[in-house]
Amino acid sequence: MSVFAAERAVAINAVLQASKVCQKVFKQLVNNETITKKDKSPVTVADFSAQAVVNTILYHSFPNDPIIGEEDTKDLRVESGKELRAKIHSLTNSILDDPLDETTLLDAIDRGSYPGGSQGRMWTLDPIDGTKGFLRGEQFAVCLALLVDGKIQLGVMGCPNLPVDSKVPEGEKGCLFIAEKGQGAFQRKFSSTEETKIQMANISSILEASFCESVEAAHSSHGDAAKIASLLGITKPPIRMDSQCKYCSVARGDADIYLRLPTRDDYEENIWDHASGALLVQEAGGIVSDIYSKPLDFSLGRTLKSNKGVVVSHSKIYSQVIEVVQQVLLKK
Ligand SMILES: Nc1ncnc2c1ncn2[C@@H]1O[C@H](COP(=O)(O)O)[C@@H](O)[C@H]1OP(=O)(O)O
Ligand SMILES: [Mg+2]
Ligand SMILES: [Mg+2]
Ligand SMILES: [Mg+2]
Repeated sequence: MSVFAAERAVAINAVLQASKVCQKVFKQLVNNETITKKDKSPVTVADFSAQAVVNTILYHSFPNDPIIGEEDTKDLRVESGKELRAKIHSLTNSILDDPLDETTLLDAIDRGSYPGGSQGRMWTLDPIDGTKGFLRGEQFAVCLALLVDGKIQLGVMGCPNLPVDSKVPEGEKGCLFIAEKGQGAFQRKFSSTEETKIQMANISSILEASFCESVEAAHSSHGDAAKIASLLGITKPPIRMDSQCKYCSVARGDADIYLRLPTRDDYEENIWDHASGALLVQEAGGIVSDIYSKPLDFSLGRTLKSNKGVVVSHSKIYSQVIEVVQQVLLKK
């Protein structure tokens, strides 16, 4: 029985509303609505607005729950952010039932500043995971997860550009993925409330496996992945896509392995880039670890500071995969 039925329903609504924001913006997006953050990553009016929408909906139902969200309003509160701020304001109010004034809007975004940790309830949000994919009109995801005492209990992801059926890539798009710990993994279309249980593919041999990885070679080493695939005898070409849609694809059996292989020593993965996806895959029969085969530790703050990279596979082939990952990465 669901322990977090109320949270599940609120999270689904929040992710669907935020997905609507993103779809609306994409239709109107022009280049000057992208700003570059200190870490050189892009952020758009949609990232801010989606965070405002989710944080406002969460606050309405769970006012005491802290949120670890990716975005903050530093660049919006200054004079040069005035125009962007106004666009975010009108966009957010076009989605929410009750309009917010500008100060309340900025404060709603900044409710995502929680430092995280090992104690208590908290949500983690990536309002747009895969902003580069979003800007290209490719894959991106709105990702929300609930953590209790550092463990993921609930994950909801909205993937507006993901085909409902991967075998029909030009067919209907827009999928919602839902996982609650111990309750399985589910998919539904944006256009329906009917949920379907999903499972990883039951492959009989690793030779049949396919793997997915980032589009951006700066986020995951394509070269190391190719070496690993070749040593495992995998012949299918990698499936490249942005965002946690990779976790969703693996969870529903479109691919069998997801490799995220470090490209630099100093990068710490953010918890919002993995929390909902990791739970989804685990609930669909997969194993998620880092390259040292350590479980991802979400209890240490805003980043996975004790982990390096991510390795995801069906539990049946995990030991083979991690052995070769370590052979390639650790014995260089
Ligand atoms: N060097 C890096 N290694 C791994 N992930 C990164 C790196 N730089 C940025 N990212 C993050 O990867 C995520 C997208 O991953 P993917 O390639 O799977 O779509 C983004 O959330 C992005 O963070 P940010 O949101 O700060 O840009
Ligand atoms: Mg970003
Ligand atoms: Mg992200
Ligand atoms: Mg993001």
